[in-house]
Amino acid sequence: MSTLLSDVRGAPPGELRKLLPGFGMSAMRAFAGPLILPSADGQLFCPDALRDDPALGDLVDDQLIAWAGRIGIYPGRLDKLRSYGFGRYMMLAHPAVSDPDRLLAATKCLVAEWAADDYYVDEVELGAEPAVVGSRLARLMSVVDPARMVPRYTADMDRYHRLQPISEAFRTAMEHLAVYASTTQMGRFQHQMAILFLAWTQEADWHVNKRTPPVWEYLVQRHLNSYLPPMILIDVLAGYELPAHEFYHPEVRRAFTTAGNAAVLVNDLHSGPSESDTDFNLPRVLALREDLSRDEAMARTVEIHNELMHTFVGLAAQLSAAGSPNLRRFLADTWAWLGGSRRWHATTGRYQRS
Ligand SMILES: CC(C)=CCC/C(C)=C(\C)COP(=O)(O)OP(=O)(O)O
Repeated sequence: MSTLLSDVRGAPPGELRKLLPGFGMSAMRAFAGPLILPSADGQLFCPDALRDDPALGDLVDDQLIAWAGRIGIYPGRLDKLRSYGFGRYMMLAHPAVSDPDRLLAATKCLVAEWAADDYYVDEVELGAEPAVVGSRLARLMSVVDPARMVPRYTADMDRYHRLQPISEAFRTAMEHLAVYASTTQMGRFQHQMAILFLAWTQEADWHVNKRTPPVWEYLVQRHLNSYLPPMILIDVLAGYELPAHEFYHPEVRRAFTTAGNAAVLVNDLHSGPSESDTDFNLPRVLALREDLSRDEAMARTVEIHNELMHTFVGLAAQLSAAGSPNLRRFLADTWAWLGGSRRWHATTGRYQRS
């Protein structure tokens, strides 16, 4: 805790001061102070949703299911997809956005990612095969960042993608996203997909080679396979743009990736109990690699999550105090996203054990 406090109370790095001229230290301390409260023992340090509008979530989910049916993802499982409430997820995570079409664009991207995770990476009964994950994802990447080649082979490639509902999901989701995202914001999305796909090939290696990674390596994978893919749409959906020099500033990236990593541990806490014994999640890796009981591993996961969240809050306080109005807004929207995500995990049909 003392390191966290000194992180927050210390001066922003000189670099940051140059980038983000603005408030003085006293304003920063006033902002940061009340936020740095330890959470009660064993409890998740995470906000709750700032808004819950079930009718808006339902509307987005209706349109999502119509789209999924048209392109053929989750065949025969649209009822299940509906019960996951991914449209509701985006409604909760973007509380300042009431336009269903913007929420739908983000939901399509989220579901394209989740379909790739379920059908290519995780669910053997749905056709996932660790030995071919790398090839499948590399082919999928040629939709995300369109591969260029000579026309006769382009025709072969297009024929392949037309038969792959997940390719079609990415193509149409990105087309929809492009209505609202700038070129730079689309570039961010492509970059984040490459990172995500890389992480999934790492996970496939663990399956193929029947290897449980050490905790640090699992956390590296969860850093690449974090909640950043949907979170990078925060400003897109809200109708502003955090410029690249702020978005990619190392301190901003540090805060944002820390938030994404904390958020994905909430996923591990909720999804672990419904995952198969061969799936990887932090409680399971901790139990196996550090010889902890299930309860101890869950408690350790909460601790790690909370440490990440305190780090995020400290960094966000520094950046908000010194930063541009857009950066402040982005960090506040990130906090709101985390709360919406937490509420979704606690209520989605995806993680309710039948
Ligand atoms: C699928 C997606 C939105 C990508 C970003 C975050 C991510 C990879 C997940 C939340 C999926 O993780 P996981 O495979 O553990 O999720 P499930 O437990 O299978 O729902």
